[in-house]
Amino acid sequence: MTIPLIDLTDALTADASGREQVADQIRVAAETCGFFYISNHGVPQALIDRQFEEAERFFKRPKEAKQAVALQSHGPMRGYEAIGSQTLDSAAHADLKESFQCGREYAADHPYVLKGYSSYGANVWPSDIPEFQKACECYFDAMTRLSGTLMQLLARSLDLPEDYFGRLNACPSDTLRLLWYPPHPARSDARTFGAGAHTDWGALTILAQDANGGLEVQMQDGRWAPADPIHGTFVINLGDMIPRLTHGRYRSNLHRVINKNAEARHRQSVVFFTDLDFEALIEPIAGLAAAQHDQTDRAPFTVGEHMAQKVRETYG
Ligand SMILES: O=C(O)CCC(=O)C(=O)O
Ligand SMILES: [Fe+2]
Repeated sequence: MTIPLIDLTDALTADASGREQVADQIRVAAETCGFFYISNHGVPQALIDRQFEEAERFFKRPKEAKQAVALQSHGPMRGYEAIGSQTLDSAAHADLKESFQCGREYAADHPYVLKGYSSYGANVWPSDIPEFQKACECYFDAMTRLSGTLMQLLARSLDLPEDYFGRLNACPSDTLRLLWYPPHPARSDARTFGAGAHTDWGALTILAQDANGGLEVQMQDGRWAPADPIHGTFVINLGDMIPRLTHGRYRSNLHRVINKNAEARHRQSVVFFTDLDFEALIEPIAGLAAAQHDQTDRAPFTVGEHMAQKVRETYG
């Protein structure tokens, strides 16, 4: 079993039967490995290239310039994080990655901002490179649209109305994360990772990666399979909300990153998380039959509760 590649052409241009066929492929991927590539997704390559160029320019800046927009320990999780800030796998060393996060702008008096929810608030931008902000905003808008399409197809794949997930996303917490991985150190052990093994916390992730490779996905048989870069595609994976919503039918798989680039280059990726509304209640969707081996049993919880727990676990 390898990670499937799904061509979105018929979902974007064809009639209902075209969308149905794409949704069928998503169902198979979601029930088996929880990961798939998408091609012909409608996002211009130039827009993706520009995002990568601007991110690289940002990460190559001096430490002080990056620290000037550092993520604060209180308030929304927006801004720059240095290497070692997060430990995605508690059994491993801290992650060898730098990151920059931004998201939808929420005003200071928005109820979710006042409640201190981690994904809601104002962005922090480096003031002297406006092109960086512009690229992130354009990319964020394109991802918001693509994510909307994918969530519709995901609903259709479960025989639900296409707008089903809208009811869980009245106040979106979408986050864009730019990642910059140093070369894998020569002196390392089996617990050294760019990003330690983890499942994503939300609903659906859209990942663009450079040509280096290094992302690995744990398949059903426990084997780690490389999610090698395929030019012009995104890697899509399902996060923790989905197994619970689908009674264990759809999977949220473990994955990890090791930058083993032979020429000791940095590895770059750009990740868009669709994490849903922090006050949405997550419980099995009424009328959906449980999977035979549903291991997701858990009292209903809100998106925000799950996120807060994950932030505590991985930031120590
Ligand atoms: O950089 C990658 O390829 C994966 C990053 C990732 O898994 C994450 O940020 O959740
Ligand atoms: Fe991830």
